[in-house]
Amino acid sequence: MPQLDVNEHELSPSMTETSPSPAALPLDSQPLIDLAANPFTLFEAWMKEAEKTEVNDPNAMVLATATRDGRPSARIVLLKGADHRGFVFYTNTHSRKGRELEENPHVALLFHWKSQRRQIRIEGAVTPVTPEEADAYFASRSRVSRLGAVASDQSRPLADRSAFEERLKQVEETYPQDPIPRPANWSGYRVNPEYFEFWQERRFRLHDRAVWARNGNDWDVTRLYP
Ligand SMILES: Cc1cc2nc3c(=O)[nH]c(=O)nc-3n(C[C@H](O)[C@H](O)[C@H](O)COP(=O)(O)O)c2cc1C
Ligand SMILES: Cc1ncc(COP(=O)(O)O)c(C=O)c1O
Repeated sequence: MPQLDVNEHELSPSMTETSPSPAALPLDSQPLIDLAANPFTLFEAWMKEAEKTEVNDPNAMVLATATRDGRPSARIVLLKGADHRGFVFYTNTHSRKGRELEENPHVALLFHWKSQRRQIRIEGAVTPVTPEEADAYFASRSRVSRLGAVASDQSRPLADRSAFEERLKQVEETYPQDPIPRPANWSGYRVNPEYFEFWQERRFRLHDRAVWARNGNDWDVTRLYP
């Protein structure tokens, strides 16, 4: 497909006035998104590039959940596994997100990599990871993170920070040595994607967007207007 050659000199002053700063302009060197790509492979490729350039947490993603009646809420979680089965994160299942997922398994994920000027949107429903997977991931976390997961009633009101610190101390005394058992309410969810949208910034907001929407065992692939 031929690329649109946007020549600044052909644009009206009103368009160039609102154009991004020069620092934001190495933008049309990117090829257009390859619609023949497999969305999981493309995700992996973009993540690898983000890992090289993000200041921290390239695996941070917005997780949007909603109540049964569709009231949304969003927060960041870390992606801890990605393959053809889906996208995995770990959390306290009694947290606000956990309670919403219990009512409504449909979620949206959003990656935004400023350094790459890219975003990826993913939508689908969650299923719990297996207890074995959750055990293995829990065991890989640092000791204090594991103690914290036991001590924290995530998203519940905390009257006083010292109450949490006291609990943490008690948990530490209960488990002076490893292993620390994974709490029954700390586990992972796998988002099985029904929809991917890859977005690449281009100059003058003439971005490139490509969608993979699941259709049975296949994907319907389309470009979107920016
Ligand atoms: C960079 C970053 C990564 C985070 N990763 C996680 C995570 O993987 N799991 C988690 O439960 N909370 C994570 N949090 C905290 C959540 O954003 C949130 O505060 C917490 O899960 C409670 O959300 P909830 O009340 O909506 O359930 C992270 C926060 C940030 C800023
Ligand atoms: C409360 C909480 N749980 C889980 C995580 C996931 O990361 P990790 O397992 O690497 O601690 C984070 C990361 O910030 C977090 O804040």
